[in-house]
Amino acid sequence: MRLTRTSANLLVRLSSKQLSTKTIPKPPPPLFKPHQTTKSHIDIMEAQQVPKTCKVILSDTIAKKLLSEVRETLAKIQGPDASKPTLAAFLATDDPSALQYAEWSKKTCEENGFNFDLRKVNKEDLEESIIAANNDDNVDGILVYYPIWVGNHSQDKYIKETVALSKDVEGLCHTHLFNMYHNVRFLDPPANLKKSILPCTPLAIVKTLEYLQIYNPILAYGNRLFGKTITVINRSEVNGRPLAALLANDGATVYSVDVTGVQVFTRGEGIRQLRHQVHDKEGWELKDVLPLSDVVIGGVPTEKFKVPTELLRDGAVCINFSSFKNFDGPAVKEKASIYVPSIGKVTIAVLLRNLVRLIANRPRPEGSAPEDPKDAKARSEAFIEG
Ligand SMILES: NC(=O)C1=CN([C@@H]2O[C@H](COP(=O)(O)OP(=O)(O)OC[C@H]3O[C@@H](n4cnc5c(N)ncnc54)[C@H](O)[C@@H]3O)[C@@H](O)[C@H]2O)C=CC1
Ligand SMILES: Nc1nc(=O)c2c([nH]1)NC[C@@H]1CN(c3ccc(C(=O)N[C@@H](CCC(=O)O)C(=O)O)cc3)C=[N+]21
Repeated sequence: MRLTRTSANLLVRLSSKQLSTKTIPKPPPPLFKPHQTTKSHIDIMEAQQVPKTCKVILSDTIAKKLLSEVRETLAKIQGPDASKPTLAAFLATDDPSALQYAEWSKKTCEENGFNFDLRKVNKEDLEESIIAANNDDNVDGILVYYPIWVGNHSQDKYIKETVALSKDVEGLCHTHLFNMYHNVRFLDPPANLKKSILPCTPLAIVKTLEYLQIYNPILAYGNRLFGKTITVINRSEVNGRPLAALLANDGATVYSVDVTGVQVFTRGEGIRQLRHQVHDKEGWELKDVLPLSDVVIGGVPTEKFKVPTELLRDGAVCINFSSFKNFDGPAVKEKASIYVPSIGKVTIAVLLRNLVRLIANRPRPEGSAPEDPKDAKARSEAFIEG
C-alpha cells in the first residue's frame, strides 16, 4: 500500500504519541463503554433522570426504635432481679380483628420481656374479671378489646371506667381522656412526676411524626407542630378525634374530616391558647383541605375509599392507619415526599411503652423509704418527651 503524505505524517504523529505514553500514567478505564446499552445501564440512566424521591417508611423501622427505648427504660426503672411485667388482655367477643391484634401483641410482648395474658371471658363475667385484675398485684396493665356491646356505647363506656386508672394501659379512663383533651400532661400537678397515659393509636401517629421529624425539636416541647397543617380523615372517639386534639394541642392546624363534614382543631393565631378549640367548617369537604395539608392521615375503614392523589400537595407526607389502604400506593409514591402505608407495629410498641409508664408512675411499695425527689424526677425523665 502506497502512503500519501498526510497518512505518513499521521503515522509519525501516532508513533511519537505511543512512545510518550510510557512516561504518562494511563487514564482510568471508563465505567462502561458508550456503545454498551444493556437494560441495567438504561435503568440506571433513567433512574438518574427521574429519581424516586418518595421515601416509604415501614412501621417496623419506627417500632424497633421505640421497642429498644422501652427495654432500656424498663431496665432503668426496675431492679436487675425484678419479674417480667404482665399485661392482662380481655377478649369478650369473637371479633377476628381483635383476636389477630391480640396475637400480634402477644408476640411483641414476649419478644421484649413482657408477659401477655390473654383472658377470654363472657360479656356477663367481664366486669368481675376486670375488678379481680385491678386488685391483683401480679397484673401491671389491663387492656379490654372494644367494641363489646356493639351499638351500646354507654355499656362499653362503663367497662372503660371499671379499669383502674393505675392499670389503664390504653388511656381510655375518663381522667386520662380529660387530661388529653385539656392538654394536661401530668397526673400529679404541681410535682409533675407522673405522666398521663395517651391512647395507643393516636400516640403511635404522634411517635411516627416525631420519627419523620415533622415535630420540630428547635421549638419548645408542646409547640413542635406550630406552622404545620394536618388532615385526619376519621373522627371516631377512639382514633380520629383524640388524634386531632393531640396534634392541635402540639400546635398544628388540624382539619378533621368524617362523613358529616370538616372541623378545624387549633390553638388559634400564634397558638396563644393553652388547648385546642374546635370549629365547624360549613360547606368544606376533603377536596378543600387536601391541597392545604403538609400531612394527610387516613383512617377510613373501607376498601373503596381512596384519598384523591391529584389533590395532595406536592411533597405531602401521607400516613395510613386504617386496616384498608386509604392511599393508592403507586400513585402516592409519585406525589408524596414520605409515605407510611401502615402503623400497626408502632401501636403495639406504644402499648408496651404505656405499660412501662404505668410501672414508673406507681407509688413505691409500702414500708420502703420515701424516694429522693431527685431520683423521682430522674425516673420520670427516663422517658423521652411525649
Ligand atoms: N393500626 C392501628 O393501630 C389501628 C387501626 N385501626 C383501624 O383503623 C380504622 C378505623 O377504625 P375506627 O376509628 O375504630 O373506625 P370507626 O368506624 O369507628 O370510624 C370511622 C371514621 O371514619 C369516617 N369515615 C368513614 N368513611 C369516610 C369517608 N368516606 N370520608 C371521610 N370519613 C369517613 C367516619 O365518619 C368515622 O369518623 C379501621 O380500619 C381499624 O381497623 C383501629 C385501631 C388501631
Ligand atoms: N381496646 C382496643 N384497642 C385496640 O387497639 C383495638 C381494639 N380494642 N379492638 C380491635 C381493634 C383492631 N385493632 C387493630 C390494630 C392493629 C391493626 C394492624 O396492625 N393492622 C396492620 C395491617 C393489617 C394487615 O396487614 O392486614 C398494620 O397497620 O400494620 C389492625 C387492627 C386494634 N383494635
